[in-house]
Formats: sequence, structure tokens, C-alpha cells
Amino acid sequence: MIQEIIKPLVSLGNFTTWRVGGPAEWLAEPQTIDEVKELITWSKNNNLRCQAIGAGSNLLINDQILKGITLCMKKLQGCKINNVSGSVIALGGESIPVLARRAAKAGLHGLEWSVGIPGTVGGAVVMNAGAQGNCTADRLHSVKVISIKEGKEFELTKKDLGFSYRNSVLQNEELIVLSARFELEPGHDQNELTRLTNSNLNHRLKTQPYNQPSCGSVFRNPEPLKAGQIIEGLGLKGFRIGGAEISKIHANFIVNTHHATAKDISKLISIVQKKVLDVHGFILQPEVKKIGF
Ligand SMILES: Cc1cc2nc3c(=O)[nH]c(=O)nc-3n(C[C@H](O)[C@H](O)[C@H](O)COP(=O)(O)OP(=O)(O)OC[C@H]3O[C@@H](n4cnc5c(N)ncnc54)[C@H](O)[C@@H]3O)c2cc1C
Ligand SMILES: NC(=O)C1=CN([C@@H]2O[C@H](COP(=O)(O)OP(=O)(O)OC[C@H]3O[C@@H](n4cnc5c(N)ncnc54)[C@H](OP(=O)(O)O)[C@@H]3O)[C@@H](O)[C@H]2O)C=CC1
Ligand SMILES: C=C(O[C@H]1[C@H](O)[C@@H](CO)O[C@H](OP(=O)(O)OP(=O)(O)OC[C@H]2O[C@@H](n3ccc(=O)[nH]c3=O)[C@H](O)[C@@H]2O)[C@@H]1NC(C)=O)C(=O)O
Repeated sequence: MIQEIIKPLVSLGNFTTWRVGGPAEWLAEPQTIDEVKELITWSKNNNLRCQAIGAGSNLLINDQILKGITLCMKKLQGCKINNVSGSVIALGGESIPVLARRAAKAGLHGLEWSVGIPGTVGGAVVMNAGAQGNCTADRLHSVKVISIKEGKEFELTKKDLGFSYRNSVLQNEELIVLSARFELEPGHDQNELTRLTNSNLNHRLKTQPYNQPSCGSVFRNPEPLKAGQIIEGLGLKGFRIGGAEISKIHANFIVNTHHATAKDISKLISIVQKKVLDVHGFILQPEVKKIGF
């Protein structure tokens, strides 16, 4: 019975890395593709909005009740790795760092950059997550998705996904990523790949506030400029609203120092945007996705 995994009024603060968010009217954590399908049918039958989240590592969820049913995809886990061809098929909720480490152990090169990104495969595809000059699209072959409106499953290839910097067409579609296929490079030395993943992570630990709740970079970089550099230049490091603070380590991170609310974070985002507009004449575009506003 699908009803058994549908829970009322679950705090979404426990489902985001910012530790912020009000209760979901309904929340479910599907573990299989069949459960995802049944949940979509349930939401349609009950005339409820249905939306998917991954590990909540790029989300600002409002403090009020989030209407409808939220599907947290983190438990839809599993992957098949072909050491010889380099083909990797992972379910949408598989953790990106876990997948990257598994691929490295199988001697497959191509995901070492992603080990510090605390998201899921689905979230990485939707966001086209990236680091150190790489991005998810680079090694992606195709995804299997299901439409929330019709409950229909189909495949989209990389060229259908309209990838650009931290962007894909999936950000504007009512589709859930069920799985993704990556084509990695086989035959690499696994010790060297593991050394690279660890060195990438160590670099992050030095440059980003990893031990405080955050959503990573709040704003996209207005290339060729860097949002962190601009915000630091305005003297905003350490500036706070309520429990939300512009990180003293990296100015493009907002950290939750003490019971921050979505309202605190939203206000801080607006203040930064206004100061940047006043001084530099352009609006910094948020990377973080807002839900329930
Ligand atoms: C400490 C830290 C470091 C970070 N470093 C980086 C970095 O270096 N590079 C980078 O790009 N990002 C980084 N991020 C941001 C974040 O981890 C990425 O954007 C990540 O890809 C989000 O994945 P997620 O599963 O958490 O998605 P969520 O934040 O849960 O969701 C993001 C968007 O994807 C949608 N979504 C999620 N899963 C699915 C699915 N299965 N089907 C359909 N839609 C879905 C959601 O609705 C939402 O619109 C960092 C975050 C933190 C906290
Ligand atoms: N600032 C923030 O808001 C947040 C930051 N983070 C950071 O993001 C990064 C990714 O987090 P997360 O998604 O939890 O994934 P992690 O990379 O921490 O863990 C994923 C998997 O990798 C294994 N692992 C971790 N480090 C090593 C290592 N040195 N050698 C071998 N295996 C290892 C873990 O094993 P095991 O379980 O045995 O440790 C786990 O199975 C982490 O650095 C984490 O600290 C995460 C969440 C929020
Ligand atoms: C964390 C994220 O991704 C990160 C990704 O991890 C890193 C590493 O590749 O590169 C991007 O950050 P970034 O451009 O801020 O990279 P960094 O190398 O930290 O900084 C760029 C430049 O800005 C300067 N900088 C940074 C922070 C700061 O407070 N002050 C400052 O002057 C740095 O000295 C450096 O010269 C991604 N951010 C964006 C918006 O593209 C994310 O998207 O959530």
C-alpha cells in the first residue's frame, strides 16, 4: 500500500543541507521506480501538486506549509557500473559523491571533480552541477524521466536537455529524473583516481565553509566575474540577518549559524542583490532554487 509511505506534516528542514524549510503537507521517500509511479497516481487522484527534491543541497524551502506532496528522491538508490565499457547507470537518488568514489574504484575517469557535491544524481542533472571546470553534462549520455502530469516514462538524450552553466531544460519541466546514464573513461589507475577525488575534496575544505549548513554557492558567477569576489569587495563577509550569515570563509556561501529561517536567508539574498546592483549595475542571479515562495 503506497499510503504507508506517505507522511503528513513532515519538517523539510531535515531534508535540506541549509536545515531550513517548513513542513510538507505530505512527504514520501520512494525507494523504487514503481513507488514513484504510484505516488504520481496518488497525487493525481487526490488533486495534489507533486514535486521532487533530491538531497536538498541547492534548495531554499519557505517556512510555511508546502502544499501538495513532496517526493524526496534520496532513497531511490542503485547503480550499475561496467568497468570495461565505462558505462554507468545510476538511479536518480544515488549520491553523487558515492557514485564518484565507486567509479574511481572501478578505474573509471570522469567524475572525480564531483566528490564534494552533497547532491543526488537527479539533482546534479537538473542543476548541471559542476566544479573545477567540469560539469555533469560532460559525461552524461541520457536520462530516464517520468512526467508528473501523465505519469509517462521516457528517455531524453544529452542534446534534449539544453545544458548550460548550472542550467538544464529540466529546471522548467514537470519531470522526475528516475535514472541517468554516464559514459566514463575506463582503464585508469584507481589509486590515482582516488587520490584526485581526495585532493579535490581537500581543496574544498580549505576554500568553502564545509562544516556549516549551506547550499553551496548562492549565486551563479556573472562570468567572467566571480560572485564571491564581488560580495567580499562590498565588505559583506560576516554580514548577518537573524541566523543567516554571509560566510567569512567564502562570500558566495550563506551559512545557517543558528536557527536561520527561509525569511532570514531570502532577506540576505535581496540585500546582496541590491548592493551589487547599486555599486556594479547588474543583478546577481541566484543558483539556489526557491520552493514554496
Ligand atoms: C557544501 C556544498 C557544496 C556544493 N558544491 C557544489 C559545487 O561545487 N558545484 C555545484 O554545481 N553545486 C554545488 N552545490 C549545490 C548542490 O549540491 C548541487 O546543485 C546539487 O546538484 C543539488 O542536488 P540535490 O540532489 O541536492 O538537488 P536539490 O537541491 O534537492 O534540488 C535541486 C533542483 O533539482 C530538482 N530535483 C532534484 N532531484 C530531482 C529528480 N530526481 N527529478 C527531478 N527534479 C529533481 C529539484 O526540484 C530542484 O529544482 C553544493 C552544495 C553544498 C551544500
Ligand atoms: N556545508 C553543508 O551544508 C554540507 C556539507 N557536506 C559536505 O559535502 C561533502 C559530501 O557529503 P556527502 O554527500 O555526505 O558525501 P561524503 O563524500 O561525505 O560521503 C559519501 C561516501 O563516501 C565515503 N567517503 C567519504 N570520505 C571518504 C574518504 N576519504 N575515503 C573513502 N571513502 C570516503 C563515505 O563513507 P562513510 O559513510 O564510511 O564515511 C560515504 O559512503 C562532504 O565533504 C560533506 O562534509 C555535506 C552536507 C552538507
Ligand atoms: C559551490 C558551488 O560551485 C563552486 C565550485 O565548487 C567551485 C570550484 O570549482 O567553483 C565555483 O565557485 P567560485 O567561482 O566561487 O570558486 P572559488 O575558486 O572559490 O573562487 C573564485 C575566485 O573568487 C575569489 N573569492 C572567493 C570567495 C571570496 O569570499 N572572496 C574571493 O575573492 C577566489 O579567491 C577566487 O579567485 C563554483 N560556484 C559557482 C557559482 O560556479 C556551487 O555551485 O554551489
